[in-house]
Amino acid sequence: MKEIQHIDTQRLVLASQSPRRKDLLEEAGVLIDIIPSHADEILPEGVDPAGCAIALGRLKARDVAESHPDRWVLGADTIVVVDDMILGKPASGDDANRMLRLLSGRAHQVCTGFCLLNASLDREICDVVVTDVTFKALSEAEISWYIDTGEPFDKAGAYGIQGKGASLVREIKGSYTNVVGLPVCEVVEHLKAIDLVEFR
Ligand SMILES: Cc1cn([C@H]2C[C@H](O)[C@@H](COP(=O)(O)OP(=O)(O)OP(=O)(O)O)O2)c(=O)[nH]c1=O
Repeated sequence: MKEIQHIDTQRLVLASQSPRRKDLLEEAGVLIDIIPSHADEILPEGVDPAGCAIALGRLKARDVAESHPDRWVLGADTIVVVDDMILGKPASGDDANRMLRLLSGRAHQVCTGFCLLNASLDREICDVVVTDVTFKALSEAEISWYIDTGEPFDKAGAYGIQGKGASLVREIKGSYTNVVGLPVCEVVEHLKAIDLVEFR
């Protein structure tokens, strides 16, 4: 059977508590150890949204690399951008309602910034992928129903395209896995470039 082979006997360290990132990498055949970052996610000032997503991904990777300097560490951050406004995770039901109203009936961008780093090799590779997502127009009843599912609360922009949130999405242009939390194609390309995995 054709599969991804790990050249290095070391597994990749995923600096994330996100079950989505774990599943996406494991489904792609990438072997990982999970060591979540506890760094405070503070948005840098004067940086565009794509740069913010990279900066937060780098922050998480660096935080975990401090205690695992000999490993390749992957940190990532997903944000939703509408009208140059960055939407992270909603703080409350009202906040989720505000975000979903903002997204209703129009297009927005989902940016996932990620950073692969190995401290002892002094190597750091950062990248960002942007996906355009268009929501259908949402009624107040649909927004309330969706908030009541509980899905919005641990997700940027207050929705999950991989769950019941799929029924809110009219169109997507670009990487689907990027919206779910990690652009698998681009991440695996970088893993190949650093000789951590290859296709055989
Ligand atoms: C837009 C969107 C986001 N998300 C999720 C992906 C991320 O887990 C989350 C954004 O929060 P992040 O801060 O990127 O990640 P996290 O806090 O879940 O995990 P960690 O910081 O430990 O890596 O939103 C979806 O699951 N589906 C979607 O459609």
